[in-house]
Amino acid sequence: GLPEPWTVRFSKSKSRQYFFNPQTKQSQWEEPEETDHAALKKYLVEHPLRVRCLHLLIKHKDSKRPASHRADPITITKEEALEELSVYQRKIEQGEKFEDLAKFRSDCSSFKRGGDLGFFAHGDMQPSFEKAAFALKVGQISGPVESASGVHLIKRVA
Ligand SMILES: N=C(N)NCCC[C@H](NC(=O)[C@@H]1CCC/C1=C\[C@H](COP(=O)(O)O)NC(=O)[C@@H](N)Cc1ccccc1)C(N)=O
Repeated sequence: GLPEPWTVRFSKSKSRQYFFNPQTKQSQWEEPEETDHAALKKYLVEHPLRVRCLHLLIKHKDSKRPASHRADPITITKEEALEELSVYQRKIEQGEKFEDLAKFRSDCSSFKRGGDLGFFAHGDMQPSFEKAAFALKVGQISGPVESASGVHLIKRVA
């Protein structure tokens, strides 16, 4: 939808999209001339600039920071963490609320908000997490996603 070589990016400071021309290094708020508005809108649905997700993190003994707000020390193996995550995956498929399960079990500080990470853009999260999150449609839940933090279930909410 954009005339070459323009690209669309997200400004975190202004919390809005802007247009950048990598050749001229020019950036601007308004769409460049000859932008096909409808095509750009469609493109942005398929390639969101930021997404909002909930996640449920289960850490294991090889996690980069094997500690969390949860009392018991983290001694389970990655295989055991994946096994436990599949139990939560089944509970979600059986209709239990993602937020409730994240509050109960997640090893991430976002557990307080039902696993809500808020909006994030490309580059904010670890690559494996970002890849999985941006591949989800709104409302969709991922399979098990591994990162240096542990193993995650991700639900895209916006
Ligand atoms: N909104 C952002 N930009 N926040 C920075 C995210 C940093 C990013 N984090 C991750 O990629 C993983 C995936 C999701 C959570 C997460 C890891 C850890 C748990 O793992 P650990 O670091 O103990 O190994 N939780 C966090 O970071 C939390 N502050 C996420 C969060 C919590 C409450 C509100 C917003 C975000 C990274 N580059 O490490």
